[in-house]
Order: sequence, then structure tokens, then C-alpha cells
Amino acid sequence: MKIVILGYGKMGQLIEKFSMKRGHEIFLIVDKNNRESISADDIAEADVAIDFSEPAAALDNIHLCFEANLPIVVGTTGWYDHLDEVQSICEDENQTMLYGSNFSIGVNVFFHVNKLLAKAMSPYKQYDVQVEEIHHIHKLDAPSGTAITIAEGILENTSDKTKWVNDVIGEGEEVIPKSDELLIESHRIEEVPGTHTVLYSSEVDQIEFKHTAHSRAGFALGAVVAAEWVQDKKGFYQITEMFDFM
Ligand SMILES: NC(=O)C1=CN([C@@H]2O[C@H](COP(=O)(O)OP(=O)(O)OC[C@H]3O[C@@H](n4cnc5c(N)ncnc54)[C@H](OP(=O)(O)O)[C@@H]3O)[C@@H](O)[C@H]2O)C=CC1
Ligand SMILES: O=C(O)C1=N[C@H](C(=O)O)C[C@H](O)C1
Repeated sequence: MKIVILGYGKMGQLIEKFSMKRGHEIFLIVDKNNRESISADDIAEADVAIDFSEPAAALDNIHLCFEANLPIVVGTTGWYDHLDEVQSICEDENQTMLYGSNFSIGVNVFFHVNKLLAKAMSPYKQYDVQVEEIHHIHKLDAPSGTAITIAEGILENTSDKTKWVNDVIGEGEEVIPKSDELLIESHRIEEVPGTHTVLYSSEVDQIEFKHTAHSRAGFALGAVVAAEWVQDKKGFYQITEMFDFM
């Protein structure tokens, strides 16, 4: 495959490495410094684009790929307020896009089991549930996209909580959730690649369900595999559709 890399930071550079390892060609690298000079014609001959840029840049990059009729895999988080709008354009214009808040196999298994756990815990009202995420200090968005997906999985499977609220520890006033609000606590610590925990706490015990990324390799490899999976498809996909859990 001929791959366009959109965003050549920590993830973009790993995407290049894993793409080449899997026998793909890097067609073009687009970063902040050359983005303005890139038009749809420059990327139209590629097979797929992979975007790991910034929350404020992802939407524009998606539109560029749609204009070029180029399938796009979006790993960038923090732009999900525009998801419905992008899905409509993708479907109306017969374009191809796959997005995911987390491309690692481990987290996708975690997403699945998180829903089962929420369902299992649902009758036991003595437990209160909370999500915690820890990331590096450079992260631009909070809560993490992964934490949002985890929270949505819990909200779908419990009647006790109606929405999530976010508290970035050390920033602003402490957020005290109401009883129907699911707290996502965000911590920004040094160079942590990404740790997510779901906690169910009662007076007598606590369940901790945790995923720890040791590096970004799992995210990058997953995104390249997703690009291979989606490049000959049409339509709007989520990473979860690539997995077939029982
Ligand atoms: N879904 C998943 O599995 C994962 C998602 N992510 C998400 O991916 C995104 C990128 O993460 P990461 O690589 O760590 O971040 P980095 O900050 O290391 O890299 C982002 C890169 O995007 C560049 N950029 C800025 N604006 C544009 C633009 N308009 N077009 C193209 N590139 C642009 C930046 O350039 P400059 O430095 O010059 O500003 C920078 O090189 C984040 O949103 C993060 O949350 C991260 C890991 C896994
Ligand atoms: O910004 C990051 O680094 C990461 N972002 C994604 C997210 O917001 O969930 C995925 C991963 O946790 C790393």
C-alpha cells in the first residue's frame, strides 16, 4: 500500500516504521510545517492515509482525504464532537473512514470486557464506578479518547449513571460528581504512554480493571493493520468493527 502519513510526531514516526516493516511504501508525510501547501491532488494517487495529528487539525485532514477520494484511518482524539457530521459526509459522499480512540489489541479486548463487567455489576448498587486515565504531560485533550470510549461502554450497560464528567487533577476546581454522573479522573504525569483503570468501590471492597500501555508500539501497529483492513472498503467504520469477540 502507498500510505500518506498525516502528523509526523510521536505516533506518525512509529506509523512510518511499522508501515515499512509490513512492506508498505510511504507516499507522503504531511506535518504542520507543510500542511498548508498540500492539496487533494497531491495525495489522490495513494491507497490510504493515517492521521495522528492534533485535535484541532483532524477535521480538516479528514476533509482533505474525502476530497481526494482517499480512505483515511484517524487515530487523533479530541475532535469527537464532530463525529456525526463526519459520518454523514462520509456516507453521503461514498467515502471511507475508520476511526478509533485506541488501536491496541489489548485495549480493544478491554473495551469488550468493560461492557460485560458493567452489566455484571449493574444489580449491585452498593458499588460506585469511576474511570481513571493517566497520560504524559504533552497530551492536548482530556479526558483521553480511550477513557471516553470506556465511559460510554459503562453508560450503555448501567441504569445508575446518565453521563460522564471529567476532572483533570491539578487543574481548576475539584469536580465532585453527582450520583448519576460517571467521573473520569485525568492525570498528566511525565511520559506515561497511557494507563486506564475502571474502579468499582463499595464499603467492603474494590474491583480494579486496568490496562497499561508499556509503549506506543501497540497503537501504531494496530493503526497500520486497520489501514490494511479498510483500504478496499467503502463507508464509515470504528476500530471495534475489526474485532469479532464472542
Ligand atoms: N487512537 C490511538 O490509538 C492513539 C491516538 N493518539 C492520538 O493521536 C494524536 C497524535 O498523538 P502524538 O503523535 O502522540 O502527538 P504529537 O504531538 O507527537 O504529534 C502530532 C503531530 O501532528 C502535527 N500536526 C499539527 N497540526 C497538523 C496538521 N494540520 N496536519 C498534520 N500534522 C499536524 C504536529 O506538528 P507540530 O509538532 O509542528 O505541531 C506533530 O508533529 C493525539 O490526538 C493522540 O491523542 C495517540 C496514540 C494512540
Ligand atoms: O495522546 C496519547 O498519547 C494517547 N491518546 C489516545 C487517547 O486519547 O485515548 C490513546 C492512548 O491512550 C494514547
